[in-house]
Formats: sequence, C-alpha cells, structure tokens
Amino acid sequence: MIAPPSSSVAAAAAERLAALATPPGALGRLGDLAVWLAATQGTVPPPALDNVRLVIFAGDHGVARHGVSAYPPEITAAMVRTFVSGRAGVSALAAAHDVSVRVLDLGVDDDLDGVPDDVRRHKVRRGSGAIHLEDALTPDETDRALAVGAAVAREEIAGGAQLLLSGDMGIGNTTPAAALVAAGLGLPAPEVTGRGTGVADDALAHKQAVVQRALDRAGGRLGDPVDCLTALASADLAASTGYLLEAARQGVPVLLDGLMAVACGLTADRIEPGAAAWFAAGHRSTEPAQSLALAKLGLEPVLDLGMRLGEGSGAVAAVPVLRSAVALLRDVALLSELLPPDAHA
Ligand SMILES: Cc1cc2ncn([C@H]3O[C@H](COP(=O)(O)O)[C@@H](O)[C@H]3O)c2cc1C
Ligand SMILES: O=C(O)c1cccnc1
Repeated sequence: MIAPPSSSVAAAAAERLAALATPPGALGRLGDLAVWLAATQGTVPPPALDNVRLVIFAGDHGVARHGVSAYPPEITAAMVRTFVSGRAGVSALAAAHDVSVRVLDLGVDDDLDGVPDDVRRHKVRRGSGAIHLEDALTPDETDRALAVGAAVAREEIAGGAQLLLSGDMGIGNTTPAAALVAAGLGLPAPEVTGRGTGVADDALAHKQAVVQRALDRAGGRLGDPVDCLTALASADLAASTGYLLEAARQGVPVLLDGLMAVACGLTADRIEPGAAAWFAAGHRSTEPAQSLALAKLGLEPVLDLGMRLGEGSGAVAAVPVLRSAVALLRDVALLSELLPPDAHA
C-alpha cells in the first residue's frame, strides 16, 4: 500500500482556500486541484510548478501488423525522430508551457541510427509480441522494463521534477492498452475497444476480436497485474507503469494523459494499491477504456477537448490549469486582510 499525500497539509490548504478573498467554492475544481497539489508538495501554499517533466515511452507492437491501426508501424520510429527534433504535436505544447520532454526507446522495431544515446540505451527488445497470438514479453523483460521506468522516474525526480507526466508513442498501442483496462476492470473487449488513430467500423470489429482473443489467451493471468503486462502489454507500457509506480512511491505527483497513461496508471494502482492518490487526470480522451479506467480510479479529467493524440499531449495541455490553481492558493489575499477585524460577518 502506497501512503497517500499528506492529509494534514491537505487540511491546511483547504483552510487557506476557505479563507481566501473569494466566495466559498468560487474557484470550483481549481480549488480542489490546489489542495491536492499542496498535499503532494507537502507545503501550503504549494510552490510554483517551475519544473514539470514529460517522459515519452516509445515502442512497437506486434499486433500493429494485424489490422488494428489506421497507420503503419513505421510511423513509430519516424515520430521518435520527430520528438527529438522538437516538431511533434506534444513538442509544440511543451514548448508553449515550459515542460521538458525526454523520449525513450523501450521497444521500437528500428535501430534509430543517429538518434541520441539517451533515447536508444533503454531498449528492452525490438517490438513486442502480437498479443492475440503470443505473450508481449517474457517475464524477465517485464521486470526489466518496470525497472527501467522506475529508474527513469528517480532520475527525473533527482533532476528536480515537481510534477511528472508520461507520454506514449507506438503504432497499435491502443490495442494492448484497451486489453490492460479490460483485465483491470473485468470487462469484455467490446466495452473497452475504441478507434485509436481512427479505424473504420469493420476494422473496429476486428480490433475488438483481437482484444478478446488476447484476453482469452491470457486466461487465468488476468488477475495478476504484472502477468497482465507480460501477456497483454509491451516494453514501453511496462516501463511507463514502472515510472508511474515509482513516482507514487517517491511521493511525486503525476498528471496522466490519454488511454495509454491511464491504462498504465490503473495497472500501477493494481500492483501497489494507493498509487492513484498521486495521480491527476489531464484530459478525457475519446477512447472508452480511458474514461472507464478514470472512473475506476476516481479521477475527474481537468480538460475535455475531444483530443486523441497521445504523446502526453492532453497532460501537457492541462499544465497551465494546474499552475493557475497554484497561483490562486499562493497569491490571492485572505478575506481577513481586506477588512478590519471587527467587520467580519
Ligand atoms: C502521425 C501519428 C502521430 C502520433 N502521435 C501519437 N499517436 C498515437 O497513435 C497511436 C495509437 O493509435 P493506434 O492504436 O490506432 O495505432 C500511438 O502511436 C499514439 O501515441 C500518433 C499516431 C500517428 C499516426
Ligand atoms: O487516448 C489517447 O491518448 C490516444 C487515443 C488514440 C490514439 N492515440 C492516443
């Protein structure tokens, strides 16, 4: 069981919120976020969020060669190069909101020649198994990927991260992510499977069948979250899970993104219950499994913009809202400062 953010700091933050020169409740969810951020940072008011870091976990998925995505797997390596050159969707958002971006290859099916060593040196394997036919990983690869993710979280925390974000890149990855959510929630494939990059109706029906075959193949292992990573996930999703788990263990808050981040967050909370108390949800994705998993974790998304990009983009887009919450709890006067002591109602 992972210890939750400090309840005494949360109480002190709620007291300050109630004393601000605003009507009670007038800040809506910004007030709730400010209290949560204060509790996770351990101080009232919380510090300005100057050090926000995104790590993108990249990898290929054997299932992507089986008609589950609207795009070919070669896009994965091409997008890793695009993150490195700072020209992806999430790069634009991160630059606009002063969020650092680090991309790591856990399982891209390409050598990524010429890409910086920090990106390449975390590779666990080239491509993960096609989950409807075989396990994604060996148990040893799962353990290694979890350990890589945890080590990366510790590195980012040692670098001063006040808030961590995780992003994903891997054509086909909405299929294993949906399977992880189905396993965690005990739901059948049709309820969790979405269109990902935008597959048409016939491909969606096929994708549902693929997810169901993967769940049936995993069988008795669905109750064990680490076994689920081995059977149903991938090196990149296992590493992302290890990263989220370690952030929670270290008491550093995480802003989750879309389906992949939330599927990994759900898996992290299954591995060590209580992890989700350190997570907030950046946005609501169009993928049904993401909303189902958020509901299970008790997380209400900050934004609901119809986004379905991944890469960490929905989390980065929500960072200014979290900074707004902090600014209010830090910088607004107290009602008691406005009025002489005997003028209170
Ligand atoms: C150009 C491009 C950039 C992306 N950036 C993130 N994704 C997103 O789409 C993929 C998941 O959807 P599916 O399971 O349908 O393949 C992942 O790579 C995810 O990060 C992208 C997809 C494409 C095509
Ligand atoms: O939920 C997401 O983040 C998502 C959805 C579709 C495709 N890529 C990512």
